[in-house]
Amino acid sequence: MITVSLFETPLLSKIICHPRIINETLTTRGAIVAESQIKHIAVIGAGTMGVGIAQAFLLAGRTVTIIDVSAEALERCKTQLQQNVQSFIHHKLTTHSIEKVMENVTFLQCDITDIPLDNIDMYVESLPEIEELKRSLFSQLCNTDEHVILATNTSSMTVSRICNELPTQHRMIGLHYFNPAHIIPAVEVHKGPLTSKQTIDTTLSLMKAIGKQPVLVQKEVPGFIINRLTGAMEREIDFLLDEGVVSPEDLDIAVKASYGFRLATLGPMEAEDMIGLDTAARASANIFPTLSNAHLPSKQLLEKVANNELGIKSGIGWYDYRNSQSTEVLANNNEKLLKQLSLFLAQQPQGK
Ligand SMILES: NC(=O)c1ccc[n+]([C@@H]2O[C@H](COP(=O)([O-])OP(=O)(O)OC[C@H]3O[C@@H](n4cnc5c(N)ncnc54)[C@H](O)[C@@H]3O)[C@@H](O)[C@H]2O)c1
Repeated sequence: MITVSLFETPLLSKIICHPRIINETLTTRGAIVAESQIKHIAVIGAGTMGVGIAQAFLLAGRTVTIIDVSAEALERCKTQLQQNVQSFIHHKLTTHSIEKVMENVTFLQCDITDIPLDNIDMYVESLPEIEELKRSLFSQLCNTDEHVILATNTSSMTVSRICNELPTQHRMIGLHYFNPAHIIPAVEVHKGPLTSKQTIDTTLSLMKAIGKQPVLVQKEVPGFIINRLTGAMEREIDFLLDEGVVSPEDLDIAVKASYGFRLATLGPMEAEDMIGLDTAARASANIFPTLSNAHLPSKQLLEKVANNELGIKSGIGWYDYRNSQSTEVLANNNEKLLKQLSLFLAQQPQGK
């Protein structure tokens, strides 16, 4: 375990000896347990996704250890977590206080080779999308107790690609969150061929218990459901831009004011029922042969990446953000999404 100058800070004092880790989480030994017994979760990777993944568990009263190799990432995560919880309080999306939430979270600086293996009921891996890194972590986690669920937030890889030769495959599951993970309700739950029914059932119940909307992916497929849909749309967007059919700005307006506007209320299947399946079939037959089947991203996109025009994080992408702080832009986006979340939750049938 790495010990650094952070040691003297209040953050590190929590890192060293968190009483809850020691006293409360010697839960169960043996088989996968009920969701209510999953009390202590380790989120590995305190980056873009880790902070939002941790928040939902914390707001549901669970204890979380957030682990990262970078002290800077942990500090950023702590600040972001406080801001995100504050925004939930502001929108009346939680009754927890910031103090209560921060009491239940520990920030631990260590590399994946030093991950604590005891007193944790579930690990949610959110490391960079690098196969070797994820495989290496899950190899270490083979030494955890039999009741521990091992989850990955990979956005593209199947569970069997990450752990095909490990003896823990029955406890391995995919939990694909969406950015910003503290706001977007859905989580795709995907399994490998050897994931046990108990692991799947407990994970689905747990996601519901912490206020997420889990969707079970029935078969292994790279990118699962939503990244395949967005991938198909991205490919067509690339084509429309490269062909000069529409400008990036008008494309956003068209999507937000039509397809996107409808999607939050009516899913594609519900919309097709409204349109009429006969009409949808005729339109598809006309349009499908003309759609892009490109295997590479568009010229415009690749040029932008080569010029370091990466979007909000580099100050410029399809839009120019150089007159604003990236944190301001993201906070502004989150604010709009939180209003949408309040409406979305109000429309959910009771008990969902
Ligand atoms: N960013 C998204 O929009 C998004 C959406 C859904 C899923 N995902 C998936 O979530 C995962 C994480 O993505 P992200 O965008 O949060 O990445 P990120 O780069 O923001 O965060 C990854 C964190 O892992 C830490 N890390 C790297 N190597 C480590 C090591 N050896 N030991 C401990 N910590 C280490 C880094 O310091 C960093 O803080 C990826 O699998 C990604 O595909 C991302």
